[in-house]
Amino acid sequence: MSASIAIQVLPAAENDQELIRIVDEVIAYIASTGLRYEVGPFETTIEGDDYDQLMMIAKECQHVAVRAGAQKVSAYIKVAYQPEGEILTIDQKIGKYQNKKH
Ligand SMILES: Cc1ncc(C[n+]2csc(CCO)c2C)c(N)n1
Repeated sequence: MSASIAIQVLPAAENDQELIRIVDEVIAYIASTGLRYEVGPFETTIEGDDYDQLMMIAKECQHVAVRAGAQKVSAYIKVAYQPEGEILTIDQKIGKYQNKKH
């Protein structure tokens, strides 16, 4: 695995219900890419071996949010990229914490 990105899409929305609907559409788009992803309360992390594909997905997320009805959208994007070698994967980073809740 050579790259991962975390993307937090922040669409302008009238209310929480509208925000959830728009973010759900963005997450459905991310799911449709077939790449491994993990949804969190602030952002979704996606990993893959094609850095350019990941950046295109990050770009497309804004279009999806606007098509879903957002008049404007902001986003925070984080990148881990290691062209030679292996980044730490989602599972390596958080697998041990999953299903552990207070
Ligand atoms: C790309 C992306 N993934 C997750 C969130 C965080 N988030 C905000 S509202 C919500 C509920 C959706 O049903 C979630 C998970 C985000 N902002 N952008």
